[in-house]
Amino acid sequence: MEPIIKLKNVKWQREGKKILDDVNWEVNSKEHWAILGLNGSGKTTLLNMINGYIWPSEGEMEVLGCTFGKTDIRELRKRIGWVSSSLSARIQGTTDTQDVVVSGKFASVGLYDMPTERDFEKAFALMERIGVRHLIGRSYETCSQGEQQKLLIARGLMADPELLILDEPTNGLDFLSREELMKTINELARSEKAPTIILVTHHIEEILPVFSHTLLLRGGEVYAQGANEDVLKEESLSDFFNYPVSVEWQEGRAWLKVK
Ligand SMILES: Nc1ncnc2c1ncn2[C@@H]1O[C@H](COP(=O)(O)OP(=O)(O)OP(=O)(O)O)[C@@H](O)[C@H]1O
Repeated sequence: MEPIIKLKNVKWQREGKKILDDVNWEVNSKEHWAILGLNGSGKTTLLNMINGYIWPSEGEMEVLGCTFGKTDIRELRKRIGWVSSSLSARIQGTTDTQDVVVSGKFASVGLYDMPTERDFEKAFALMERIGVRHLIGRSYETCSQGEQQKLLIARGLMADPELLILDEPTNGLDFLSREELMKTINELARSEKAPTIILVTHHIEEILPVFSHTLLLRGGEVYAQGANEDVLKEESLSDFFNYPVSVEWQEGRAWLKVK
């Protein structure tokens, strides 16, 4: 079976600086991955590349069986759902929640196309699945940040993506809302027809067991990648952060403490 994402010796340079350097990474079907890295480590650059907004300066890249350079990127993008804070910032606050969700079908931020009744039925079903059906009829700006994130995930699922990218979805959430959102993501990831999910996070404890693999990025390079139990280790994480940390495992989740 072909990999969902495959990067071979990928480099990206700007102003003489290597932003991504020699990245080799493979995500296979039925795997959900977390990406972890400090600010400026290249996470957003990598996501922009997967979505075809930027191209490798060197190296080879394949996403959902499409080889970059031989594929229509706009068609590929329709198969990828992307939830990020920059998307949230572009949504007009007065938009009704169901319109936010339905707009995911057209990959547009506002609603410019005419959705059908079936589109709305699908949006309502997704809102139910993600636990925000009670928000139908409300405007986006009146929803809490946690609710807004869930709406964006429902929006991201509207076009039945094969790959769903969640870029720091818990940003700005209090710890209870964060746990609730993580639970929702966990259920989604475990469901039978789940897309492959890539979760970008700054918080190791957000890597729930359903995210079986982690990619550690540092300074644009892959520091480590693989199964969580191999990657999220005290010694390697202390070296990764260049700071002594201890790791405690609880119910399949690694919790980090500074030593
Ligand atoms: N278009 C560009 N031109 C020059 N430098 C860039 C460009 N895009 C990104 N960079 C630089 O590349 C590095 C990686 O940026 P990137 O946004 O990918 O990091 P990140 O891991 O997503 O960080 P954060 O956690 O803060 O979101 C940063 O030093 C950034 O300034």
